[in-house]
Amino acid sequence: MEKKYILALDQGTTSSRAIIFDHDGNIVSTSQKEFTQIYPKPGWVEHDPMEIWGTQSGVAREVLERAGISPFEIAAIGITNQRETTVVWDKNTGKPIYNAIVWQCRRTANICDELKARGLEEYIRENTGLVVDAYFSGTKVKWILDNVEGAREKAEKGELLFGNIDTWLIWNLTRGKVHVTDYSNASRTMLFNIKELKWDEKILSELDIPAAMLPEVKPSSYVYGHTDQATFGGAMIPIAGAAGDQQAALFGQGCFLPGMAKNTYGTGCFMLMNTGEKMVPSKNGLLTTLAWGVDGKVEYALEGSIFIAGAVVQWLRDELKIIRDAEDTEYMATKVKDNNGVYLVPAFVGLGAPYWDMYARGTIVGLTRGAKAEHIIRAALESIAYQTRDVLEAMQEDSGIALQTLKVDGGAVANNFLMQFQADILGVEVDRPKVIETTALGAAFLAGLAVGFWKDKKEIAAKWSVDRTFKPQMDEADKEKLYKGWKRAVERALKWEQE
Ligand SMILES: Nc1ncnc2c1ncn2[C@@H]1O[C@H](COP(=O)(O)OP(=O)(O)O)[C@@H](O)[C@H]1O
Ligand SMILES: O=P(O)(O)OC[C@H](O)CO
Repeated sequence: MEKKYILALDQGTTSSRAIIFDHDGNIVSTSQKEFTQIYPKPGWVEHDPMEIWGTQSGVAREVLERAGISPFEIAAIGITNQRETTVVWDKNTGKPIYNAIVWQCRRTANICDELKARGLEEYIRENTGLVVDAYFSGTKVKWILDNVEGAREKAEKGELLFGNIDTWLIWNLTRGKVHVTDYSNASRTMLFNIKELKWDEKILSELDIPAAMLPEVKPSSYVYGHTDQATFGGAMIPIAGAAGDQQAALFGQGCFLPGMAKNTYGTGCFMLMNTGEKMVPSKNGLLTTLAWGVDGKVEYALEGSIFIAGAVVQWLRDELKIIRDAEDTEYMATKVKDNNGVYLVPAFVGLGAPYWDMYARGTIVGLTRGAKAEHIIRAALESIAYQTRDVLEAMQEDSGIALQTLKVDGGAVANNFLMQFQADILGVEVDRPKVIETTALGAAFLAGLAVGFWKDKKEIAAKWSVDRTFKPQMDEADKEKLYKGWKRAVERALKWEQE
């Protein structure tokens, strides 16, 4: 059968998605399923790895059936995933020994404090590009080994494996034959030396993590293995691309040259700027990270990670219950003429870039008797745009590049109010592309390149096109007044948990 399509598996924080792309990079069919978020204690977040595999393999089969496409028509599978989320499983049974500890989970804040007290911050920053924070996988692996009965002995005997979600999916797709990750995912573990491109022995020893648990690190565009015959009715499809979702989005947006940047508005919000083969250290609270390994070399990126973006909208819907659907926020926010002095800082799991405060917590300030639900909804959307400005300022400082336009993608960019407010508060044009599923598209591109479905990056870059450009319209003085209010609100949220 002619291989006409690429199947992208996009395993996100709140849902598993499967998307089929054709040769023009157009979406042919999509299937999506939300899965359970587990909050065992305040600040703790877990997922069930079996539910992740179940929903992900389920949507992969469903998308093919729905589109009437045979698995034998799929040239390759590309994987992209929520990053940092940590799974440890038994090599022999293939069963996880604990729930996946999600990137947002704060349970290892004290392990991070210990690392800082032992003076390791500088070493970690220099060699992994990361700040010491509970966000990354390293301390999560240590927590599982320290807290699950018998885990450490088993790990030392070589009976346990660690993986992020890419690794977990590839292991299951190949029925336990392949234990790998790619450079972009490895760079989020806080265990990988991004200068030497190998697992860092010093950090492994400081965290007491046996090297035998770790996956082999491969390029992001590479045939890792083939799907087991049972999963797709006998088809052995090459698994030919893998990248963390934010790096995949950078690739899908065609940001192939140094200085090109994108911002993805999903559960969190992540701005990445390509810095090419140069590792740019941050002085302003950003991360230095591996963008991908493609064409026989690795390239780097600067990243501003915002933990809560679209998730604040889910909170309005699921906890406050003041909206029914995420898309209602656009209409509700425009029912009022401004924020009426209300600011919401969604530090539900601490604050990421550029503050890096594991102990910050959410707050709403500026309430008066006239504050309505609409003001809170508006403040929630505005908080996404303010956090993006915090990160953009740091990015411009670190890179020495003043951005003229920002490419955006992710679920929340459907919100026109948010996009206009974003352009206004940044004073920069915001470009929303026709395909906003850029994460999945990036994974498809990486896989397609590895099997020759697409020739090179030039062919891919030509497929990007803009849907709408939002131009800044706000008066300069209004813009700065609003942003100043945000900075004051953030002050109130910092270090709350410790006090
Ligand atoms: N119209 C909208 N306005 C604001 N937020 C939205 C809108 N549509 C979706 N979202 C938010 O976007 C997020 C979903 O985006 P998605 O890219 O699928 O995220 P993820 O990959 O992190 O699961 C959700 O948090 C949701 O609340
Ligand atoms: O699931 P998303 O799209 O919010 O992405 C999560 C990030 O990869 C976390 O680092």
